[in-house]
Amino acid sequence: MEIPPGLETTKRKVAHSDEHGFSDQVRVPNVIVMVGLPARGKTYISKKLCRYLKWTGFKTKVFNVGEYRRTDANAADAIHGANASFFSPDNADALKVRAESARRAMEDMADYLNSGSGSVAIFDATNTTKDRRSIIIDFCKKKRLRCFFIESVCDDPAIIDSNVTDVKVNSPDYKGLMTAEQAKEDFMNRIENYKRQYEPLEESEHESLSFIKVINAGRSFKVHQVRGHVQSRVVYFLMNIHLLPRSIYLTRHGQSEYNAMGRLGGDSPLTDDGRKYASALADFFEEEEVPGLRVWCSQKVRAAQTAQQLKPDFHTEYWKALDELDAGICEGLTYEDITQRYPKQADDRATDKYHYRYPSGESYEDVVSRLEPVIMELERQANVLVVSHQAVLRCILAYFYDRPLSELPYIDIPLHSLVKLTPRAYHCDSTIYALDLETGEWTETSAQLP
Ligand SMILES: O=c1[nH]cnc2c1c(-c1ccc(Cl)cc1)cn2-c1ccccc1
Repeated sequence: MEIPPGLETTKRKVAHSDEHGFSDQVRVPNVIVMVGLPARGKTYISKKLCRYLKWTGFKTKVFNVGEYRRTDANAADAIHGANASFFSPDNADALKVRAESARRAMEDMADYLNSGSGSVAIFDATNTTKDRRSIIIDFCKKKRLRCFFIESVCDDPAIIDSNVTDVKVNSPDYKGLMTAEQAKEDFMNRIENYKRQYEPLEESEHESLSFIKVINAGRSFKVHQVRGHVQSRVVYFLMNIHLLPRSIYLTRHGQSEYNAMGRLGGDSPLTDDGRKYASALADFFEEEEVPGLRVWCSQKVRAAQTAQQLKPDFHTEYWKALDELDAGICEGLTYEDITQRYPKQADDRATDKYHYRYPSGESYEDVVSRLEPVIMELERQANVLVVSHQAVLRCILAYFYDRPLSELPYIDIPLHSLVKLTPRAYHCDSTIYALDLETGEWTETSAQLP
């Protein structure tokens, strides 16, 4: 059966325009340049920003100069690559190795952007001198790349200490070479070496400087000459993230009548088994005692019936953005119906499940777009339980797990299971609680997903 005209799936190229209305039909590649002393969260920002930009559809890659240096230093002299004296401004040999590592990283970054495979590169290094930054600005001008600086300024000892403890002590620079205490002391000496030559970003240092200064992990900001779509998204993201420890719980609704019949979508109520799950979920959160837990639920009956079993009156919000992917003309059908009635649709979907859009319905890419405000609000919040649907949770998990978008539609989320995510510095701890409906027992499996 042919699809009625105008209902075929289409892929439109949308031109973005910057704040002055200049539409950059041909998107100018962006370089995001980190600035800051060691232990100011530059790699934390780089990785988190890279994950967010990739999830929203920008091909993004981090170029970490430390990783380049470690390969060069291994060639030169492994010991030098590790300890504080390597970073002394008086160590001429080391300065050469460090400058060479930065140059190779910059060349690779330009290749990545100019080869068309990438649209954003994040240059993760200290870049603490005006000289170093003017080299980068000139390099970007020569390569026709837009340049945006993110400087992390932090003088809060508690935040710096948590950084050194969480990530520096386990750094490859120290692995197996010294104890945690020695590593911490050495790292504090490395910071002193950098302080001797640190020149904070200044508006006057270059006429076309665009930057954001993040002060004390986002307690305050200074923003200067933001240009274009990507830079404004970056500023917006940095103003919404925080370091406070918390957990995000994700669950699908309990089994619905349509689930039991193998039918797609719809708005059917829970089955008895679905109600059993909802009641077990309520018991779980009575025992778990999560401080200040907020519940976000879709506006589908099966999800609302699941959330409404939660005993104490949690603060529950209903988001349309959390509704299941709309299967359009396939709503209410079984997969067998679809292969029989719309064989071409079934093939198209199997070929590219992320971009495939149901006629009169949505694609996974459409669901990611409507979930962006949910992700941003999740970044702002503390403990949240999300009661939603398979396709939606695949999109949310792909964000926290940093999964490629092509793999997103295949992330496994069984019914009657609860995922607990605890974001860490560079990864996400996750625990999956699966309910056995017969025994009422939860079985717990933990994983540290990249
Ligand atoms: O400003 C810092 N100074 C020292 N450390 C820091 C930060 C930030 C941070 C920076 C900017 C923003 Cl918008 C949010 C957090 C994160 N971290 C961090 C802490 C522990 C482990 C890994 C990273």
